[in-house]
Amino acid sequence: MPEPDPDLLIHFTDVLIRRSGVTLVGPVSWQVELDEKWVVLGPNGAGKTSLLRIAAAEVHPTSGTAHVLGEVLGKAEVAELRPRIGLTSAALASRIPADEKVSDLVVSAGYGVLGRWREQYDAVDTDRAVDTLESLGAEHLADRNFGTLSEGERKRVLIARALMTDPELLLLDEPAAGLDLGGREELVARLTDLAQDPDSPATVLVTHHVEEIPPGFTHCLLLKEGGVVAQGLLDDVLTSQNLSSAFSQSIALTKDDGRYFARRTRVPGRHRHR
Ligand SMILES: Nc1ncnc2c1ncn2[C@@H]1O[C@H](COP(=O)(O)OP(=O)(O)OP(=O)(O)O)[C@@H](O)[C@H]1O
Repeated sequence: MPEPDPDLLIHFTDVLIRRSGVTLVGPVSWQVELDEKWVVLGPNGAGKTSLLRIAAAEVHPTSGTAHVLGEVLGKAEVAELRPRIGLTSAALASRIPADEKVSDLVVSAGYGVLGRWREQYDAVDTDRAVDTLESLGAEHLADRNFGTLSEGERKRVLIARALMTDPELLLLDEPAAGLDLGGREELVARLTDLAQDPDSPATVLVTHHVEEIPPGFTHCLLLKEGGVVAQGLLDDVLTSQNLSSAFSQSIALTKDDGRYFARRTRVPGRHRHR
């Protein structure tokens, strides 16, 4: 078994998940270092969420070795790892009661629970909750119930909650899913600020869309059908050729002002009026 390297927050060696005889993802070998911001990109069903769930210490690999924050999954106490990881996902969002007050939702993350469970929190915690909400442009939502927020507001509140514990690793599973153009752009702007903050944690963002990659992200892991198409520095991995391979179509990629844009190139002979 490989020795844990203290500079590697995620260190997967030939990690693979199999369910009912079917391989969902893997084998994947992947390393995330302290100051890196990764995008995990790929089509539906490529295995992105499965891989992220290992990084979140939610599932163990069927085979291979997964070190997360220097601990070997399967040996480490998962309960000790979780507070060191900030996670947002649709699964987590679905567990939040509609009448949960936003400020309680954020402050309770520091105690590893969902929702307010103490009558009193320390002033330092409530101040930090306000600060993290503010950093996501969501401080005005503190007294609202979670169920009354728009999708974009929910996403920002959930990221604030994930940051509340000052995590060493931030995992964002499709944070822009379901947002309209304005909501997406607002979120990308907030994530750009976060990525460019030298104190921000190592981050992994899962998405299907290159348009959602915030400037400042450094690396990309491109998946297809559970396997790795390419991984490494963002600009090296994000090429028309690699995207065409991952999405099984001819994709043209452009970059403008630090943002990526992708479209399918027209197949000659198609769309012609007879
Ligand atoms: N518990 C399970 N049992 C069987 N198959 C599963 C299970 N969980 C996921 N899968 C399958 O594994 C594959 C990878 O799923 P995963 O959710 O990791 O992909 P994804 O890249 O995140 O997809 P999407 O972009 O659609 O969210 C899919 O084909 C999915 O149907």
